[in-house]
Amino acid sequence: MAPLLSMNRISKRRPDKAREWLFDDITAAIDKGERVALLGASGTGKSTLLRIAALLEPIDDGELHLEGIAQISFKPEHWRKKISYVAQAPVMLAGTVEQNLRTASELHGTLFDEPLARRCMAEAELGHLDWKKPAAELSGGEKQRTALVRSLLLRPAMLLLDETTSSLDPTSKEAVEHMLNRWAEREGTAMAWITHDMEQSRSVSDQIWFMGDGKLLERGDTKAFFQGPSTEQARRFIQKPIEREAGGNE
Ligand SMILES: Nc1ncnc2c1ncn2[C@@H]1O[C@H](COP(=O)(O)OP(=O)(O)OP(=O)(O)O)[C@@H](O)[C@H]1O
Repeated sequence: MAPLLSMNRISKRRPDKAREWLFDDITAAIDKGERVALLGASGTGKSTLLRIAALLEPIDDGELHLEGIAQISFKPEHWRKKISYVAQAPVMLAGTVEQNLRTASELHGTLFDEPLARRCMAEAELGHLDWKKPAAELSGGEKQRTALVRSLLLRPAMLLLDETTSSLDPTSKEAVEHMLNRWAEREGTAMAWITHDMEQSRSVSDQIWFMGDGKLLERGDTKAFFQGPSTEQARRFIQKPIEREAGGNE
């Protein structure tokens, strides 16, 4: 059976210096239900790669396939119902929390599953939130979790999570990790997380993808990666949390 998402020899030029490659020749695939943590230093192109996978940025070379079907055969909105990108800076739609949560069912033309929405909000530690509140008035962390629940309600086959817990306190962060692990188990949703938090990457992934030097340098089992990465770049990366944090993340 074809993988859920395949990336075949994907290359992208730097948005700021078009003559240089940000990365090139990236080939990787993710199967239904697989959980990947995407690691790499700041500026290596992790967000760009996930945005490409959600058709939010064009590629300069290579091909994407969804369940074996070439990307060119899809309308972007159909692709994005299957592969949903949750941005680091949450985008709230105009209106109330409830209107934001209802977006998925309105897009699909299906009934709003309110019990599921309430359960997800409670699991994300947002059970107390007044759904009549304008979404613009939520805190950064509340927006991040509401945007995440809104994406879950789309029931995508794959979620692309771009530093999804970066504005959260440790308790909420753990709640979101548990919620997403349970969701992946229950729904068979594939997930790719960008994170700068090594503990998080261990607890939310079965596989690590490590980017550096314009390449996908490593791709393999999470435990094996942390026990002994095969490249010097990855070895240095996991040994230097202080420098990584100084890069301005989490
Ligand atoms: N719209 C843009 N205009 C100009 N440069 C951009 C744009 N988007 C990305 N870049 C540049 O491309 C490079 C890769 O950015 P990207 O956000 O994909 O990296 P990243 O690995 O996700 O970084 P971080 O870990 O800091 O979030 C960076 O040097 C960034 O400045």
